[in-house]
Amino acid sequence: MPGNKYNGSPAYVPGRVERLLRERELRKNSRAAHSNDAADGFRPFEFADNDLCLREVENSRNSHDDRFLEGAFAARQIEVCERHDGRPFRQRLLVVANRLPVSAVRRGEDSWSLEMSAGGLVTALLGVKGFEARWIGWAGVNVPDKVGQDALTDALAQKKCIPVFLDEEIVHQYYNGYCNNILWPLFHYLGLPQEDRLATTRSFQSQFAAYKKANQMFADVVNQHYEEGDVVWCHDYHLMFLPKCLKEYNTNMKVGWFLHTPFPSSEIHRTLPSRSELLRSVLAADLVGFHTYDYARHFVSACTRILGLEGTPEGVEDQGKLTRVAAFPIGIDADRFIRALDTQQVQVHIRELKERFAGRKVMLGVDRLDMIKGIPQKILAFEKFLEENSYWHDKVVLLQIAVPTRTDVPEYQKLTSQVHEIVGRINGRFGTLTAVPIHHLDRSLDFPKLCALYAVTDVALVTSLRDGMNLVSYEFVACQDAKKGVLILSEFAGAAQSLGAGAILVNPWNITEVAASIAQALNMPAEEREKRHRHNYMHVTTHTAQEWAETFVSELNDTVVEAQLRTRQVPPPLPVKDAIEKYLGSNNRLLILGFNATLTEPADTPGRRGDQIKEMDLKLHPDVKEPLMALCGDPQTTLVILSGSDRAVLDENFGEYNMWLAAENGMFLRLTKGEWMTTMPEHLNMEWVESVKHVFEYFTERTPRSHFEQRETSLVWNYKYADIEFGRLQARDMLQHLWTGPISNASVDVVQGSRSVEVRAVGVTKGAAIDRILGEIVHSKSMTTPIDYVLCIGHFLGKDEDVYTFFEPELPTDSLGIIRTRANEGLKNPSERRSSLKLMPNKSGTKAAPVRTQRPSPNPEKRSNSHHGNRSGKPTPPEKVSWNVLDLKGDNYFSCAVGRTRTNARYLLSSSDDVVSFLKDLADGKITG
Ligand SMILES: O=P(O)(O)OC[C@H]1O[C@H](O[C@H]2O[C@H](CO)[C@@H](O)[C@H](O)[C@H]2O)[C@H](O)[C@@H](O)[C@@H]1O
Ligand SMILES: O=c1ccn([C@@H]2O[C@H](COP(=O)(O)OP(=O)(O)O)[C@@H](O)[C@H]2O)c(=O)[nH]1
Repeated sequence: MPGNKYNGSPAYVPGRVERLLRERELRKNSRAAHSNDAADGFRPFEFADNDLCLREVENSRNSHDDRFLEGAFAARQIEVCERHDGRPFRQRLLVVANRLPVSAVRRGEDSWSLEMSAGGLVTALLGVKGFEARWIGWAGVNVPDKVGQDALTDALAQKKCIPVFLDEEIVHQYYNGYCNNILWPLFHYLGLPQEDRLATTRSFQSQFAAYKKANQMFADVVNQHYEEGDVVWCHDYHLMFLPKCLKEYNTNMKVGWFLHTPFPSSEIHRTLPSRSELLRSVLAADLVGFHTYDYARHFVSACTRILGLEGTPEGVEDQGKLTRVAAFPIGIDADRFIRALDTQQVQVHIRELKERFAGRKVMLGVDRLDMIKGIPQKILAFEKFLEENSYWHDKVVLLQIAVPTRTDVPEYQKLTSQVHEIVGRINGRFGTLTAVPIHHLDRSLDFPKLCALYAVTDVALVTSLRDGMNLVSYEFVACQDAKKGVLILSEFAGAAQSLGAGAILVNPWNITEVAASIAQALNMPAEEREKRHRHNYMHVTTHTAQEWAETFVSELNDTVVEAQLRTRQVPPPLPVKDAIEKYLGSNNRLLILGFNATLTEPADTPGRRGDQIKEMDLKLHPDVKEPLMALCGDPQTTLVILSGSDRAVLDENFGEYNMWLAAENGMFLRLTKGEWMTTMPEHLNMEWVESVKHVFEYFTERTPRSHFEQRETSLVWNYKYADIEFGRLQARDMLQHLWTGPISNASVDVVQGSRSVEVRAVGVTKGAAIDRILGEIVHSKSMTTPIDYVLCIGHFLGKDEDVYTFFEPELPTDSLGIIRTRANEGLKNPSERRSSLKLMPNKSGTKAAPVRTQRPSPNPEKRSNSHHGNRSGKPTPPEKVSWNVLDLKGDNYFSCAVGRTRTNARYLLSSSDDVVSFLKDLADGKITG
């Protein structure tokens, strides 16, 4: 028997939130135990700037081991079991980022010195302790020779870093080009640069090719170092291609991807030429993380709008595979800053700064010299403040630290000159012989100097035009517990979501507003400063980098557990070999095939707003003609196309074959050699049609690119080509209106598809119709032996999946919610219906379904309205089939859903291509696999 729901109910498994809460508790307890150890003079993790904090002091009592031993936490259980020797082990974390935490400087042929890299990503990850971590990345330097590469590899190994060697050309096209000239500005809402088609190095295509190549090089290195059970955490926009490359190596690798920049609105992402490929590659990861809910929302929306995938509160779903998407706001290692303030080195700097700027309020900006940081706008706002507040001219100074970055990219070079020009002008305008209002430094500061600066600052000015998070604002707050200075913070920095309540939030583009905020900050009463600071300080000291990393890794582990649980609920793929063998060994076979998405040409991008005109005109898959012809030419095989489409569509596509066509979900039937007849249940109430049509017309008019189809027994409103979010809202609105109005008392079923709303007369389902269809076939073929093989393949709506269960030889209990219904039993209660279908043993002792088939009683009203009739043109008297029509010998039944994983079918095929290839083998009697 197949391994889906027919196998009984699984043991209790805690839900995701329950598991994550337990994990969080374990972490808290573990941390408490560590802080007790520290109080006893025992420090479980050592931090030293020169050690980059990647090394953890070995500790036999390390509670991380205990976590792995914690039996209740499913992810850990799996980890432990994965080890061949059964011993517990500490999970390794492979951090993969473009930049290593150190940049290498060559001192000789085989000697290197390592310097700390700048930037928020490095700072944040250095704040993470307690993992058995390895950092894989580029050392920021070209090393063409083997001697140099070996020496650098050794030097980096001391710091638990592993280099990826990128040559100059790749760095130019991948890092300067695709990453920093295309993705970076786009993700920060600065748009795409003009493509320079004359210079090959500046074409999107060549830069994207280099980007993919570089990502593959990162993947190669990860793969060399990967050990079973490791967690691989990919970082940032440089490595959007990496999750896909890694999963290609090993589908079992646990892969997380985190974006440190904003993810822009899907309207912005849409402009990127490689938009779909990048999204798909990221979706290969198990968990995708962003700093804020907004970025996560934008990403999901890009996947729905651009790729046509399903966005759920959990993430993005593609053919049953879920990529979890969530927000994980980063933090800093606040303690490191707080501790530093007490060091002698920092205290000396603080004294110097206080002396140097005595009598003046200090305003501070610390940014990489990047256009996203809004440095020109900040300085212009400061100028406006000086213009409007002459009192402050000699009483305030703005210290702007502008750390040089990406200096090979022309846009960054232009920015440097622009900033110098503005600073020079303002200093010329407001400076005196002894003092200037702006101190601008084009360089980075070491950690003690930076801490001292943060500590003496009265007002920090963070005016990023867009910023993933902005850790400078966090660091400033951490160093301000004595002074309680004011933070002016751009509302476009991710940090505005967390520090928004304590900071003065500004729109950095509004120079007047920023100037006014400077005045407000400088004049703020101590009590208000204190209150605001408390709020921010609490946040910064509790939402740390450590917390961030632990949460991410814990969710990544859990996502994999969740995926395994989900996979168990997904039916297995169609056992092609078995299905063909059983087909060949049978004498009277019935094949029921759907049409749309089962036998049609695959759409370019399924689910996406594609070429509406082309797609709406359903066309048979070009390769299916031959096998179909062969199958329906076999006298031992009966082929039925069972579709929601109307008669004309089936006529057009299948007219030339010798088969049965069942249109409108089986309400109309014909042998291709004969005429259409109706199989509709008698007294089908269709009085609701006009009022529902009125509603459908209304919504079609108001929902661009939606359309509706009127069929004999149903009305379908389809919004597949409309804006997906708007379509969903409209559908909700429509349903609400229908339920309370036109169909409140009507005898109809409403069937919600993923992008459609269908209203049908009660009893119109494929499962209900198949009973009558079968009766007609048995009668027409004058069958004398039972059908001993049924294959039913389709991409059917949930409601129509009753056709799969109709043939189940051993139906489970009613708890499944699916009942083998017969439309003409519509008025009976479920228990009666079930009992009327009790399975009876046949001669061979196996079970067979007695189709007490009543030949279709044509609906006279319908027949007079149509040109079609049944073969005799007369109503056929009801007639019972007295022998067992079906004898499936238990297992000669294959129900198979196409491209759906939540299904009642026993098996799956993923696309119409797979269906076609299977039908080819079936027709050829070719047993493969
Ligand atoms: O490595 P570079 O090209 O020199 O750039 C430095 C880093 O800049 C970006 O930092 C971001 O990460 C921070 C931490 O999450 C966040 O606070 C900030 O808003 C971002 O801009 C970039 O994302 C990193 O990859 C770079 O290393
Ligand atoms: O001279 C400097 C100035 C800044 N930084 C660090 O650079 C990081 C900047 O991170 P942020 O998130 O603010 O922005 P990013 O530069 O990553 O975009 C902060 O941790 C700063 O401490 C530094 O190492 N040296």
